Amino acid sequence: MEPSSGRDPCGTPAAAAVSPVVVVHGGGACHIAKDRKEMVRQGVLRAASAGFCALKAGGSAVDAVECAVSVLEDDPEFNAGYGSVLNANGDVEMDASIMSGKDLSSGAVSAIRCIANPIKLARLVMEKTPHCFLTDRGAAEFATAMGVRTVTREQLVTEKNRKRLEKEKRGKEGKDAQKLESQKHLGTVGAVALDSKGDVAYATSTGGIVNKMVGRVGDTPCIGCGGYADNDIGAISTTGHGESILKVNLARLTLFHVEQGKTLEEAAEVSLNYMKSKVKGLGGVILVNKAGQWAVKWTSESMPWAAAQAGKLHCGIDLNTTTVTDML
Ligand SMILES: NC(=O)C[C@H](N)C(=O)O
Repeated sequence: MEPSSGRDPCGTPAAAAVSPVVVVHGGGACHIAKDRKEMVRQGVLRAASAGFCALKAGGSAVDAVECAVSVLEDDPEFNAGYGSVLNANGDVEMDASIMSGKDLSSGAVSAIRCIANPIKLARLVMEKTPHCFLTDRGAAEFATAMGVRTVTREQLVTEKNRKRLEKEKRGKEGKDAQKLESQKHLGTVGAVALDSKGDVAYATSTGGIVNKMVGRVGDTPCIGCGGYADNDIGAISTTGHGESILKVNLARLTLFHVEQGKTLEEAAEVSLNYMKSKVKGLGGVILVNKAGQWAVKWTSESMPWAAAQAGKLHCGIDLNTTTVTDML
């Protein structure tokens, strides 16, 4: 019963009581090879479960999204943290952002190197500085001052991503150039959550796009593009072609449609279609609101996602592949 445009269901609790929920995505992507599918599926399920455990342990929505995204950053299957794709120089440069819907406090970092969990640094920017966004050297100095765990460059540069970069560089001149263009936007990760107090939050983290220029900043760390959270409307995390997402402010645009009375799913559909028709950009979104409703939607070929709510784990990758299992 899934419509053709790439969506999956909304959880709609009958009672007015808050039903805490965590929804995660593992990035809008082109076709995911069969041998990777199960690992990707397990990855998003693990992240949604970890985020939900954080809520059950009394954590806030911010704790839950940070926890879920950290799990995905640690998983080399996804383009964030340890699985980050490489820039044109063969280095990893990462972007991340986080936001609390309670008071709109936000933290973001870009062009981050040698840190395994950029989302933790983004949270520190939110909570320990008077600013919203630190980049490059300043962000690195702040990380050191905060005692954030660093890793070597080699630990983040995986063989798989080295090959991916080589292929991309070769393909640029070849006939596969167009196909490879759509394959660049892999696996960014994100989470949205609602906690028992009725607060919402989002977190998004990425290695960006393969063969990007050194210093390229995408949508992910930009509040309103890579995500947004406002208790009065909801929380959203986005994925897809960063330049397109930036041009249409995809996260805030989607929430604007919610403010105007659309359901989460309608709003997601309208804004993703707008991005597609206006700038030919593909992507995906996950959303949650304070009523505990949630939605996932994408215009890319696939988008691994999982949601944890009321003892159930929902999960999907492609259209018509949703599974629902009991949470252990
Ligand atoms: N896969 C992605 O979502 C890529 C990310 N939005 C970027 O362009 O940096």
